[in-house]
Amino acid sequence: MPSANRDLTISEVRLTPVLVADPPLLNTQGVHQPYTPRLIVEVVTADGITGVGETYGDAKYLELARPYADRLVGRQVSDLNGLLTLADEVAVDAARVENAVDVGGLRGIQTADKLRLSVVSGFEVACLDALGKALGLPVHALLGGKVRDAVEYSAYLFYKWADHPAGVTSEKDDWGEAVDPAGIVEQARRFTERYGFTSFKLKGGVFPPDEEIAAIRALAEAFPGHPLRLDPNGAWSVETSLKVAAALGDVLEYLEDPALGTDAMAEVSSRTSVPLATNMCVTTFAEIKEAFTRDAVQVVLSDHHYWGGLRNTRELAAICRTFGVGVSMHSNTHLGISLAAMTHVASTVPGLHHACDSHYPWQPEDVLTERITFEGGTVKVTDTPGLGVELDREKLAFLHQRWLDDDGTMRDRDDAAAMRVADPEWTEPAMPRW
Ligand SMILES: O=C([O-])C(=O)C[C@H](O)[C@@H](O)C(=O)[O-]
Ligand SMILES: [Mg+2]
Repeated sequence: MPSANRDLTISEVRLTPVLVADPPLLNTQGVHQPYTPRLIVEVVTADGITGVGETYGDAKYLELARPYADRLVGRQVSDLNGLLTLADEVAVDAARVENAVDVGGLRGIQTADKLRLSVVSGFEVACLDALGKALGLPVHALLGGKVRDAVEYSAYLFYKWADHPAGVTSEKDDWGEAVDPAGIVEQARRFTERYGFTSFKLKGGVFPPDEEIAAIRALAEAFPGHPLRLDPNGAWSVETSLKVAAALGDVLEYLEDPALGTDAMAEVSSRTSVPLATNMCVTTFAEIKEAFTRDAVQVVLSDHHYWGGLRNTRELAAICRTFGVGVSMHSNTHLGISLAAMTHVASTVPGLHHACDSHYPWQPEDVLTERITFEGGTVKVTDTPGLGVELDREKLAFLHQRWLDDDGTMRDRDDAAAMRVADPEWTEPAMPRW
């Protein structure tokens, strides 16, 4: 029973890296590996309450998460602001951050601060889960309360192969191949049948722009009036971006990161009326001022993982609101713990005008006793204390064993390396690609 006399002291922190099956989804850097790393965080209080969180599981995050976890023992799960100050005390290996674009995750420049925030987010979610369970309150209540009962997600469409390259250990998925407009429309139909999604995002930057324009046109014809987005992860020049904007302006809800960086985005933005969204040029608080004052973006896709947690996500949303910039959500490969966290925070953000992205439908594996379901393209906001999810220890152990058994090739996400298995000549494309 929740009680005001609970001992909220953290007595133990458990970190469990896992490898999760991932289909051969294509993006401008390459293709997803058969397995992707995630880190499951468990924070246990002196009273035996366990809170769970999830974040990136690559080695550079594990290296920070381990010393960080050691320092958490003895602190209070309610000390959420302290999580951020504590992170500053954990040294980041300079070799891990080159101020270059984090190509694997396709989420902008990699900095020491962002690495730290990406680690903190998993712990913040675990602390909120534990605190909510102790107080008998859902996480959304700890964030000030939900302003909607369900959160809308979009169908995240990918060009994909039917299978990972021959000879590679992988799990078979049931989505089939999608490498042309007909394949993308078919994939979108299955997304609507299975989950009821009504808006669609296509991951672009894979084929020459004319082919991707044709795919969006085919979607517009198959799903008239439905919101559509195209995201080439900065693979186009300013001129190509403008050409695509002109060709698709009548059907696009927004263009996402057509060109790389604030300069290029500001120029595209000044020459088209198609709204621009980003999860690549505004990825830290420090990047906001320039991008907003130059009107480089009209929608920011937040992501609690690299913005430093659910409370920072709300701060970002407040800044966006102040500047009249829309807000929605970006997603990398994730499991149900993160989907629950995303849904709680999204339920508290006023004026969330765009459906959020989620990779969850691409992940048949999870560490929860019950998968989170989409109905009518939405996830219902739970009022169960904490996140409202339960860890399945057997599934967690199975996915952890896969991580232990791996020889190291899958423990770090590398889409270009995965592409080289099929095409040994492949190198990370120079940007802009078209
Ligand atoms: O820009 C985006 O929306 C992403 O980078 C989302 C994902 O990372 C996606 O591109 C992927 O995993 O291939
Ligand atoms: Mg994007």
